[in-house]
Parts: sequence; C-alpha cells; structure tokens
Amino acid sequence: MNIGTIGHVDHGKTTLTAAITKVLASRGGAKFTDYAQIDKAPEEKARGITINSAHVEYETDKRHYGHIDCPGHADYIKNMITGAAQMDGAIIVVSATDGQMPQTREHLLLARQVGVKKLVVFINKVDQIDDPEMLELVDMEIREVLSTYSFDGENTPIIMGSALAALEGRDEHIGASKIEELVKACDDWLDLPARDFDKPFLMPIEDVFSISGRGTVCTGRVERGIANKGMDVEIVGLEMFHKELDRGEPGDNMGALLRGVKREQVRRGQVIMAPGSMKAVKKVLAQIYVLTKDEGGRFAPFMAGYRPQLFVRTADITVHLTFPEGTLNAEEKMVMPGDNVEMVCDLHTDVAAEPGTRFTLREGGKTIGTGVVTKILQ
Ligand SMILES: Nc1nc2c(ncn2[C@@H]2O[C@H](COP(=O)(O)OP(=O)(O)OP(=O)(O)O)[C@@H](O)[C@H]2O)c(=O)[nH]1
Ligand SMILES: [Mg+2]
Repeated sequence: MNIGTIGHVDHGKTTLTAAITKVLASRGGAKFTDYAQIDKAPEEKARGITINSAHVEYETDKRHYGHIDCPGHADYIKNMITGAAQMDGAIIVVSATDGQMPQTREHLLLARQVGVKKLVVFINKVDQIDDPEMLELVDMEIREVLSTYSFDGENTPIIMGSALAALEGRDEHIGASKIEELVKACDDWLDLPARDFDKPFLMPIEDVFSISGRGTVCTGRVERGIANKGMDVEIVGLEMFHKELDRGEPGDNMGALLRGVKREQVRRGQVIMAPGSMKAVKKVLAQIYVLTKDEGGRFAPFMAGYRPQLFVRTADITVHLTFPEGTLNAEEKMVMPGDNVEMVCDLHTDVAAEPGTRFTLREGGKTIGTGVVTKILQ
C-alpha cells in the first residue's frame, strides 16, 4: 500500500517519516532512514515535471508500505496532481503549536480530489504543549476540517505525539509508543486499494488495422481489468458490440479483433472497455498544475478562454479552459506559471473519463500543465 506524509510546512512530515523507519527498524520492519537522507531526496522526472520526493519502505505485522515524503509544498501539489507517486492513503501531520494551517487544508482538499478516501492524523510537537485543553482544541478543530473536506471527521484516528522525541529515542510515552499507535492506526483504518486486476476492463486504442475477411483489430496496452475471449465490450462513442478478445491483463500489449466493426468507426484515442464502466464526457472540472518556465512550461500567464491540447491516454483533444461559475473577476483573472488552479475543461470531442482521470496539457509541442479530473459536468 502506498501512503505519504502531507501537511503544512515545518509541521514535522520529514521528522515523522524518519521516526517511523527508526521505530519499525527496531523490530526488523524497516531500514532506518535518517532525516538528512530523506530530505536530500533525489530529483525525479515525472512527465517532464521535476518532483523532489523521497520514498521509504516499511513493514508492519499486517502490510508492506511504500511511503512518500516531499520536501516542499509545491512538490506535494505536483505529486498529487500528476500522481507521480500515487497515495492510497495519507498521514496528515499537524503541529500542536499551530493547529491546522492553510497548507493543511490545501493538502486535504487535494488528497480528496485525487481520490484518497481515508487519512490518519498525527498531531505533532506535543512536547511543546503543557496545556491539555490546547490539545483538545486542536483535536476538535482538525475533526471539523476533515469533515469540511468530506473525510470522516468523527471516526478518523488522531494520534498525538512527538516525532522528534521518537527520532531521538527519548520520552517513550510521546515518542516511540505513539509511532507504534500511528502505524497500527494506518493498518486498521486505511483500506487497501482495489487492484488493477479487479477493476473493470479498459484499454486505450493506440492503433487500428483492418484484416480483410476478418474484421477490425485495435491494439493498445491494457490499463486495468481483464479481457476474456468472447466477452462483451463497449467502445466509447460507439454502441455495444459482441466481440472476441483473447485474455488480456493490465500491462499487456494486445490486439483485439472486433468483428462487425468497421475500420472507420474506431480511432486512436477511444477506449475499449467493460460495458458501462466509464462514460464519454464533454465537460469536466479539473485541478490543474501549470508548469513554470524552468519546468519547460509557459513564460507568460493565461486567462479564461485559453485553448491548449489535452492529452489523456492515447487521445489528443482541443480543450477550452474557463473558471468555475462564481469565480470572482473571472474576466481578468490570470493563471501564472507555477499555479495550482481549478478550471472547467470544455472538450472539442468527447472522451472516456471519470473523477481521478489524469491528463496533460500541451501547446506547441511542449507540456504546459498537468491535471486531474475532479468532477464530470457533462
Ligand atoms: N519540538 C519539536 N520539534 C519538532 C518535532 N518534530 C519536528 N520538529 C522540528 O520541526 C522542524 C520542522 O520539521 P520537518 O520534519 O523538517 O518538517 P516538514 O513538515 O518536513 O517541513 P517541510 O518539508 O519543509 O514542509 C524541525 O526543526 C524539526 O526538528 C517535535 O515533535 N517536537
Ligand atoms: Mg519535509
């Protein structure tokens, strides 16, 4: 299972990550990774965007975790939107001295939008708080914020401790024992993601051939689900047909022979999928990260009405971008390189998509942004 630490700057995400590896290393479930090793994360290239992030791994009695920690706010934004390291669940770190802060909320919102269903809260730096009532207040406040962003504020486990104490091997009652509690809460509360194998079948069409006397063959790489010979499939934008597919699994490159389908009816960019598993959409709401010029993006800002190309799987569609209804000063509002912004995407042709579908935006052959669908509008 993939998780990560998220939360406001300086609240202790990296210290906590190091502390988890230290505590679990003491019983053989991890290799201790010190603070300095985590924060000196190697640069990673993800879809042309540089994301600085560190990955550590550890094992509990129940599960194996891959854990991501990013060094900065911008890296979290990019990571969540691109899904460079997908999080199936997260640990939100909140310093007891500050309580929830703007980036606490921003990370919660993004986590929600990219499909993280459950979180565990670690209230950190309790070594600096003498007043127990203060901790109660932080507890109440964070439960309220969780509910605001549609998480289960009432039942989400909240653990209070000190990552630094755990890392330094002192004050067991707020240190190591709280890390044990945190890890146990992750095991018990966070749900394992559905495996790609168990999801409905979907294959983006890369190429189309026609074999005379037999029919039309579409090739592509299976994104998820299993295809079995003879099963019914739907081609988005086409009606349902009864087709013959050989078994295909996620990751397989395959060709699907579609009898009765004409060459002209299918094209690159469409998807073949389990009937009814996804809809063809024309208009969606999306969270978009706009690349900076150093990341190869635009030099100048853009405004509502901007029309880049949207790339999703094998499809390439012109998109018309506007601000959501109710945006203040939408006429004059500018989107700057480096911004994280919510926009309405009006697609020139429809495409198979659902909340969580990721895409990139390109203009004149260069990637200028990356996004994730948060809502289907039409
Ligand atoms: N007193 C105290 N200080 C802590 C605790 N945990 C972390 N710190 C300190 O808080 C500061 C920030 O900790 P980091 O772990 O770097 O915080 P971060 O959330 O990773 O920060 P960014 O990655 O920059 O957003 C450091 O000086 C830590 O030593 C704690 O439990 N108690
Ligand atoms: Mg950090």
